[in-house]
Amino acid sequence: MSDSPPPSRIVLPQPPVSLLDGAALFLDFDGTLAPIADTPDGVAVDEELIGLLGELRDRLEGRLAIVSGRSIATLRDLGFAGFLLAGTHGLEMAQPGERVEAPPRRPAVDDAEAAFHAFAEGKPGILVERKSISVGLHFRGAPQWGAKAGELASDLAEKLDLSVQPGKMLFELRPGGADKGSAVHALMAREPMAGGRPVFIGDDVTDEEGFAAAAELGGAGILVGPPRETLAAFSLEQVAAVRHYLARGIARPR
Ligand SMILES: O=P(O)(O)OC[C@H]1O[C@H](O[C@H]2O[C@H](CO)[C@@H](O)[C@H](O)[C@H]2O)[C@H](O)[C@@H](O)[C@@H]1O
Repeated sequence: MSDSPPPSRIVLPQPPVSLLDGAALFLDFDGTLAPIADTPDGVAVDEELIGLLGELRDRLEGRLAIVSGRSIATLRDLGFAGFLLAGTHGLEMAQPGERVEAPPRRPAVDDAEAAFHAFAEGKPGILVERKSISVGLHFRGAPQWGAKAGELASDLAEKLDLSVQPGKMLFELRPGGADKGSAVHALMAREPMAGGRPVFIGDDVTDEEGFAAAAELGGAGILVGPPRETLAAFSLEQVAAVRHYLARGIARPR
């Protein structure tokens, strides 16, 4: 039997700021640290956020990681080069300044990308996102194509032996074998995260495995956004509330 609590749809309490004391903090990016934008490229990271996370990481003796569906190359370009990173939903990992541990890009991902481009042809608003070892099909700009995009992703996944990763107005095709939960388990077994109490903050379905892993290891998940079925124990209503919460963690007397 799993140690995880059953999924909850009730309105969750706000996390106490004391949860951050001694935490090993896992932070999702899109929808958690930055508001959702119309396109993947429409997101920027401000200096204030980098400063806030740097201060918190120092206070937590290094126990802070960004765990994102974005590739590590993209996270570094966005400004997170100085942080411990898990990218592509747990398939990639890197310590600051070190090489990325990741499986190679599979030819099947290129085949999926070609099929996504063929689908996007003549459909304004449909966007193909080429990523390091995966590929995304975004329909935020043309939601009427969402169902067809999902069917295409499922068909291609079966044909090409890839996994479908649903997201917010997005279907991604990627190799299986890892998720944000496995990333939490792997990182908790190593320095600098080892020894902390895992706290995972995220907004998306892909963050649920992270919430489950944090709970299994004696910590907790924090859902960002409105109530939904979740394994998180706490919630914060939006990105601004996440930043405020993290800032309170830094301001807390030691
Ligand atoms: O795990 P995350 O850090 O939350 O990353 C998940 C995906 O985020 C990005 O897509 C989402 O955000 C975009 C920008 O706000 C938005 O336009 C899109 O609709 C969302 O699905 C990113 O582009 C993906 O690669 C990530 O997997």
